[in-house]
Amino acid sequence: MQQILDDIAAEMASETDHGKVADYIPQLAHVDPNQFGIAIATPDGQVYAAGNASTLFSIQSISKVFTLTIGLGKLGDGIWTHVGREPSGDPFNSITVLEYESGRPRNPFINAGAIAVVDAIMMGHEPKATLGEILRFVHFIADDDSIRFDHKVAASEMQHRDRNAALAHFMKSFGHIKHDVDKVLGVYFHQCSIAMSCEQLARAGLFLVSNGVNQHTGVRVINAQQSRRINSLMMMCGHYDGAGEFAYRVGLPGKSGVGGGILTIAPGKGSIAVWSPGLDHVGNSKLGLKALELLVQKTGWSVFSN
Ligand SMILES: NC(=O)CC[C@H](N)C(=O)O
Repeated sequence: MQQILDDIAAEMASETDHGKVADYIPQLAHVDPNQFGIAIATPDGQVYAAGNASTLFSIQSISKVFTLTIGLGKLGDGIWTHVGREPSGDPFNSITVLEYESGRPRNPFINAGAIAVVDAIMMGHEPKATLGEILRFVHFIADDDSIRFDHKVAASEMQHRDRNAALAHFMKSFGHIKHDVDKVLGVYFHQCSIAMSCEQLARAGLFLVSNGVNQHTGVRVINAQQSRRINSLMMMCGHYDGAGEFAYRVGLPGKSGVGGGILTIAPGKGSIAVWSPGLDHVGNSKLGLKALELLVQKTGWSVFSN
């Protein structure tokens, strides 16, 4: 496994087209695009890593997997009154389908859906309480209390919140958001700002590898059915309008973020985190996708083969 990761990191180092770093969040525009990291955590507790796998980056939309997990834990199937579970085929920040579907977001991984999940898990609490809950949850699943919000990134997003604010107000006009919009957005931007390394992120995904249990620590995070369902949603919706391409090239559940990270789950085998800040035209990590495609070729890991 270590050899495979070293080979992939070497191959990525020779790539010249890294894609384009997200600059609509000014704080992310400063990140050096010439970085690549990969880590795999396996159920026996091993972590294999190569490249810049211990460098912290903004997990952005990957956090939507964690808040969905919290939402499923708190509300069970009740979460589906707040958000749907169909792929959108649209960009992550699109508003179009929201109008056709009376303000109910299609799935928890597009921005509108993730904002609705935040509203659902707030349950009348102030942002601070919900943020504490989210961070504690991430500490718990990653087995690492050092993980923090990046307040500069969150503030940068709050300052440039117009598009996400439009989505939230639009949903609120249909009664799908209950709390004050700026409070909900404050929580949403902080969850997106969480800074993690590939190694930490790979560990955090382990519960989705083994039916809701982190086998190494023995801790159950969520029940087996919920774990399977989160993986299905990651497969169908985790890459927005690039989900078909990801399923075609990688064939595993995955969730991307505009910070350039991708968390990918190989059920029963391992939790894989890749990071390279340059994005493709739909906002998914360009080298991250390439690296995962190579990994699947080299390991045969895919939910579509055995
Ligand atoms: N795709 C993403 O990672 C988008 C998340 C980002 N925080 C936003 O709201 O625009």
